Formats: sequence, structure tokens, C-alpha cells
Amino acid sequence: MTNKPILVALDYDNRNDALQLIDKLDPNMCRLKVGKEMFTLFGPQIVTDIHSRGFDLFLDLKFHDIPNTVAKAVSAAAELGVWMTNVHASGGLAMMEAAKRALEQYGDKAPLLIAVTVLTSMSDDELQLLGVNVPAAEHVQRLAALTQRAGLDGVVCSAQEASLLKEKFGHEFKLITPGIRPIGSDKGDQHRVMTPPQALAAGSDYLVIGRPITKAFDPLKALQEIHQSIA
Ligand SMILES: O=C(O)c1cc(=O)[nH]c(=O)n1[C@@H]1O[C@H](COP(=O)(O)O)[C@@H](O)[C@H]1O
Repeated sequence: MTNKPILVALDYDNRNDALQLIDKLDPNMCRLKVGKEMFTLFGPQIVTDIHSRGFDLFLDLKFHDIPNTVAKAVSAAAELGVWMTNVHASGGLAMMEAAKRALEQYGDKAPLLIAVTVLTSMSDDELQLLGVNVPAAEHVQRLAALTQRAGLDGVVCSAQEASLLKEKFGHEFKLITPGIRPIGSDKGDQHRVMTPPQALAAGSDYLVIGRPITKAFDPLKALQEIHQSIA
């Protein structure tokens, strides 16, 4: 199993609330994920705040633009010293290759670079509206193949797709899966969920878990329980 597979998704609009939660968590048991909302509100300082508390950070900004712009954005993320960052695979092969090339100068200090395939919020019907006339699972495979061809480290996908993708793309190609719910926790707006042990057994390398930890009465206890369930 991957070392420290739990990525706690921080979705906060208040910096103090976010830092209070972070201070309750243990960097030996998890890594943290910051996305567009927090990065837009609090800027690179939040990255420094998190690093100074000893956590690895997944900077989840899902870049999607022309190759030159994305390459520069990914370099800027590397300059911040983040552990992982990402782009949208739908940005295309040239964009992903440019992003990968931009990280070469950082050697073994480069963040892991992954691509989002099809968001877990997208249905087959919504994909059709975009002109994608194949089921989401098929489109995910197509985008994952493109991601691997561009030399990226892996993809964000639904845990439901993990076993198929692992089989097709091999052990080294990392699968990062949101939509994870421990038994008994509220699904919220996630539809197709899996428990942490199920997701790992299906081939997930990293589990993105937000509200089951951040909204728990005792976040550290929630984290410890998940940690124990997959030990
Ligand atoms: O890229 C993501 O992290 C992501 C992709 C996706 O397809 N679905 C998805 O839910 N996410 C993120 O995963 C996290 C899930 O949080 P919870 O539903 O609270 O566990 C949120 O930060 C979402 O933005």
C-alpha cells in the first residue's frame, strides 16, 4: 500500500477555521488537499502555513489552458514546494506534455503531476451535452491513456473505475479517488461512493476524503479510525 494514502480535502472559506482543523490532524497519518476556493481566498500563504505544520500538500487547482500557460502554472506550483498538483486531461496531450516538461528542471523535488479525467459530478447525460457520446467510464479510460502517454504520474478518477484502470495502466500509474465514505458516514452530494478499504482493494493509491473528517465532531478520531481501518 502507498505510504500515507489519506488526503484530507480542506474546503474552507475561513482561514482560521481551516488552520484550527489542520492543527487537530496528524501529519504522520495524512496529507492535505487545498483547492481553488482556499487558494483564491488565502493565496500562497496558505501553502506556507500548511508546510510549516509538517504536512505534504496536494495543490488541486486543475489547470486547463494553452500549453504555455499551464506549463508556467505548474512550475509556479513546483516553486511553492507542493507534493502533488494537477491539470485537466481534457486540456489535451500537448498541454499535459508541456506541463510535464516544465517540471523536469525540479528533478526529484518535482511535485507528482496528475490529471483529472471525468469529474465524479458528471453524468453520461452531461457528457453528451458536451458532444462526448460514450459512457463516462469509457471516456475516463481514453483520458487516462492520454495522461499516461504524456508521462504524467496518474489520474483522479472514481474508485469505481480503479480496478479497471489499475489493470490497464499498471501499478506505477497512481489513482487518486474522491467519493470515499467510511461506513455510516453521510454521503452528502457524492453519488457513487466506496469505503476506504474497498477503494484501496479496488486499486486506489490515494483516497481524497473531506467532510467525513473535516465535519466530524472529533476530526482526529475520525482520521484515526479511517487510518486503522486500512492499516
Ligand atoms: O479533484 C478532486 O479532488 C475531486 C474530483 C472529483 O471528481 N470529485 C470530487 O469530489 N473531488 C474533490 O474531492 C473532495 C471530496 O470531498 P468530500 O465529498 O467532502 O469527501 C472535494 O474537495 C472535491 O472537490
